[in-house]
Amino acid sequence: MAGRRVVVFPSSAELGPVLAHLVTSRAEKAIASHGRFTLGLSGGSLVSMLRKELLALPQPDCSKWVIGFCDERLVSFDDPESTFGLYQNQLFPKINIPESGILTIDSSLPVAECAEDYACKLKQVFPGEEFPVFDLLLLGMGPDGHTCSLFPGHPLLEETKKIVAPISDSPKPPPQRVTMTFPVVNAARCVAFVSTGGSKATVLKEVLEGGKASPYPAARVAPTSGELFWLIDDPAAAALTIQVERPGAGAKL
Ligand SMILES: O=C1O[C@H](COP(=O)(O)O)[C@@H](O)[C@H](O)[C@H]1O
Repeated sequence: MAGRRVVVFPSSAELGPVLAHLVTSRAEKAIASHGRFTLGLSGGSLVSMLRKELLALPQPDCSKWVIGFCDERLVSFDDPESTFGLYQNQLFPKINIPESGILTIDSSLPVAECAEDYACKLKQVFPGEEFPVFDLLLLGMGPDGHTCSLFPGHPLLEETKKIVAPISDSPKPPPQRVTMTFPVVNAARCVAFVSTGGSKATVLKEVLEGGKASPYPAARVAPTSGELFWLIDDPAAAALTIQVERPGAGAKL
């Protein structure tokens, strides 16, 4: 791992623009180095933050972006729980991401087949790679320490072969989902967690200060050779005692 950076902002108003710059700067770097930018998105609170911040920027050229989902809920795209549905309604058409560059699940399939089908789609986009290497994965963390749809104590945490796994007993609704596995998350060139709000403070302390013994899935994210950022706000950081970065206005990562 290139080293973990824990970066704290007074609120999401200061965090958001730095996140947007991280996305566009990693996009430019990836396109210059290998001709495309592969981005994995999470759902939850990240969706509205990305929409607000990316739409506030001068329009980025997204013609070489390829978007996947770190996890997705097995519901139809018009269901408010669908992560793709939310991004499609709020963001994608507004930044001209080509439809062919958005890798969606087939929500009509049973969950195990849906995961296999999604894994095949990823393999086609990352041919010859045992585990897809995304340029950037944006992750969230629930108040129980889950990330993607990898929940505390679940057998999926031990998955070492599959790149996408089905889950049909998610403790957070909806119960049926598909998720990237840790080997994919930890193969990425850059991973950025975005975690805001006081409801995350206790678990965030355990995740960031609990060491290797931490039972929380988010604590297992440690890219093999990629960068790892934790972008958090003051309420989420309230219980931390580790040294953190507190960038000034206009900071870039
Ligand atoms: O269910 C999910 O939750 C996590 C965390 O969401 P947040 O709203 O607490 O930020 C999210 O990262 C994941 O994609 C989603 O499916």
